[in-house]
Amino acid sequence: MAFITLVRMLGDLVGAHLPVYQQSATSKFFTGAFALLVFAIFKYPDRAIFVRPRPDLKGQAPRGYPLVGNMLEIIWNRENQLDAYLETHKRYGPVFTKTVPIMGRYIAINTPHLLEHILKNNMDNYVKGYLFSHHLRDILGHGIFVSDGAQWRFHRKTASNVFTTRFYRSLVNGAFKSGAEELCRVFDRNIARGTMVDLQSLFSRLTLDAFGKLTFGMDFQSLSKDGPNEFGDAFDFLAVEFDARVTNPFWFLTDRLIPGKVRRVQKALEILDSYAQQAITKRRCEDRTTAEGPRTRDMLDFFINYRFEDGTAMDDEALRDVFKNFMIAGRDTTAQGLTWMFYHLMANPHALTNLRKEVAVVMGDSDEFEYETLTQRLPYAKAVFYETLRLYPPVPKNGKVALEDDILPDGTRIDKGDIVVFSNYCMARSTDIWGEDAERFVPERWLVEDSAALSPFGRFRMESTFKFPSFNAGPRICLGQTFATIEALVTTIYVVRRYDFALAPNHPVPKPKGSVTIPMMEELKTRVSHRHT
Ligand code: HEM
Repeated sequence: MAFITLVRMLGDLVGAHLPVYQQSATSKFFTGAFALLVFAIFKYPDRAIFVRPRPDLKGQAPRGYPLVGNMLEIIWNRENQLDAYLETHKRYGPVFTKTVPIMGRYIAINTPHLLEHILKNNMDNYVKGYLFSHHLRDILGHGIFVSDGAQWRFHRKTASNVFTTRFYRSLVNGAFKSGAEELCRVFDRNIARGTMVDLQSLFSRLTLDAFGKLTFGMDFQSLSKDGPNEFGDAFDFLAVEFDARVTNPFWFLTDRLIPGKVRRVQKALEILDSYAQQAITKRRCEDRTTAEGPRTRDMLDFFINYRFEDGTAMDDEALRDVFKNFMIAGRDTTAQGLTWMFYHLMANPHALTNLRKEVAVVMGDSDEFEYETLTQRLPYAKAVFYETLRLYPPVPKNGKVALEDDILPDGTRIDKGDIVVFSNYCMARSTDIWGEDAERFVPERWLVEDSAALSPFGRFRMESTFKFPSFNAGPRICLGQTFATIEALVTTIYVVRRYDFALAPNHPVPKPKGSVTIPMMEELKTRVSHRHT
């Protein structure tokens, strides 16, 4: 109302100078709107509408346009967003700013000590807030990824019950090894047929099957079945959709302009919900006792049995949110970590030779995996995985909303409502952070000499999580870091002992696709063959 009154007043003001025959209500309205537009263009010449100027950040801001700020360039570069982000970072330094209508001001901070401030020292001031709830509420509901405060603490505490050393010990020779065996059967079938495989798709199926089984008791059998994978495809579609929303502030309007788009999103959500509901309904009437005694409690058990202070339990809708949030967390991330790792092993044969050598020295011929061996005695194998996650972090960018004004340790001012973003993909390529060889794949950077170590490659030295935030850092650090690490190592060790891998002839250097995670733009077409030692 106030806006229309303002437009009318401006119309009256400008219209007073027009001849009487031009002074109809409509023409006054349009004249007023035009005057308002001209005024707004002068008021917001280089930034998004309603965003306050920041002359103090002048040298750290790529050129913005009147009213829309940097929105067009962000949408334009969506498919290539990580490299575009990197370019901006190289040109304007580790701290830069952009503005976007509706979302407001973004401030990028790609340095470890600033990240420590946001993710740990003053974390209560930096929340997921509307940045996540506005875009993702219909997809992720009130799950861990979109919650803050008490709701986040509840999810975190309940889920933490699952991730115990006992649980990991049961996985290494259980679900993870049987997943690797199933993968070998797929390789054998393709070798027999003389066909190549897409490792990206196979790893997505592998991690979906393992994660479904271990956390919600669902057996997707997506690896053993050829053909489309309804659940996985719906998931992949929504992951790209998340990202489109984060980069396009008008998604709720543009989605309605693309024929069938809203329906497609709805359909994908229905698929996810129906799988989640099946798992919940089955579990509610299931007896945990099996022929071998009580089944180990999984994540769904912990959430179903949780009682709030008033004695009530979670309803099915809340449980479906848990399912979707954990599926997002556990499936794509590890699958993409494995995909980029195998690409690097094929592109760097010396790394594969070293990995095989280490496995032979530490494990001999044994196919029995031990949790301690995987986490402590195979530093080279772990270094290959972590170096991959450094260069191609499965969550390559992230952001938080400032609840109150703040000053960062380098003196940068943050205003209430600003969105503070960081990209570990960019941090990994910063020579200030990682040295001259920052952009190269060098597993050795994670290793230190240790004469007491079993491995010929010494000992693994973990970096500060603020320098290497691939698993996030601070109190919201990834809950599945160990789970992902041992799943990746069991899979890799099991298959590289048995097979050789070669990229398809003329395979392009893979590029990341625009998504919330970091899938490859194209398939990872690979020829697999039996290894003759
Ligand atoms: C290589 C594999 C993985 C990587 C790189 C990774 C990375 C991350 C990152 C960057 C976050 C922070 C996301 C945010 O701020 O919204 C996160 C959170 C989380 N991850 Fe992972 N993740 C991986 C695998 C897993 C797996 C396998 C699980 C479950 C078994 C898992 C469970 C979670 C959960 C529950 C959170 C939310 C933590 C919280 O907000 O307190 N992740 N992960």
